[in-house]
Amino acid sequence: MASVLEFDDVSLSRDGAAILDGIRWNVEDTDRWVVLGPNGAGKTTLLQLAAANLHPTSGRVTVLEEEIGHSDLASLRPRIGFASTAMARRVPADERVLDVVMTAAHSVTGRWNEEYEDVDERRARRVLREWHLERFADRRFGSLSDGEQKRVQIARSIMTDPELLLLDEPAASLDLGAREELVLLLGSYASSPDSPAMVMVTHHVEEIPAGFTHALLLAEGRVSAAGPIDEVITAERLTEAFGIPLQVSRDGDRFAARGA
Ligand SMILES: Nc1ncnc2c1ncn2[C@@H]1O[C@H](COP(=O)(O)OP(=O)(O)OP(=O)(O)O)[C@@H](O)[C@H]1O
Repeated sequence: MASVLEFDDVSLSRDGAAILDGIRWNVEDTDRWVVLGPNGAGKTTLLQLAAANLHPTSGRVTVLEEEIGHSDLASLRPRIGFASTAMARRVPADERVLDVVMTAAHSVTGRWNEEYEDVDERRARRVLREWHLERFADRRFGSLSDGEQKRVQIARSIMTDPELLLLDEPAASLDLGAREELVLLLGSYASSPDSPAMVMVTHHVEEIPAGFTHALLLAEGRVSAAGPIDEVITAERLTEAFGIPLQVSRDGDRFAARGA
């Protein structure tokens, strides 16, 4: 096992207020982590640090054995896949779906004058097929449903064959059918030993796919609990992190939570 992500006493402040405070967290290459916590707990900020898009105010963040602030980000970025709504907003609505995925090879959104090789197109088409998107290859990104767009974002994020995959609320705003399709696809991807280490932020335990191995609960910028998923996704831990009494159940690989 190799370490892909290491947070060593990491804090991040804005305008004098601590958004993240004293985070210690390690992700190994075979891990699939889910990050949960109340609104404003700092989940997206944590993911932005893991993506090397932010620097900590204090402490050390090491991504794929490169310490942020002491390494060449241009060579690190293609090794990290990142799917988020913020990234999707940068994609031009009239961009062809095949190009949305293929442009990841050059870390750009919006095809311009970059040179693409046959191998890039073949890989983009394969990734689209794996995420049940091949019939949309020539459609405009803006014409897809929310669920289809979410799958395109993930397809794009794995186009470069990353060593670390970061997903920020991939199932947010999806209807039940689209959510289940995505959670099942993510479950089979997460269960494959060939897939990269994964970190997924979500608001709902129902969205945790099969194959996820660890969970981190954030509350007010601090780690409330972190470790193997069975030890963390419990009524006691979630009640503490969310500040209201909760019940948790598990059916096979899937979790559910409700007020107690
Ligand atoms: N640039 C900034 N300047 C000031 N405060 C910020 C900045 N970025 C984030 N924050 C604050 O930091 C806190 C954590 O934000 P973050 O988006 O990381 O939380 P989150 O857990 O992802 O929230 P949500 O679940 O609502 O998406 C919030 O209170 C937010 O308002």
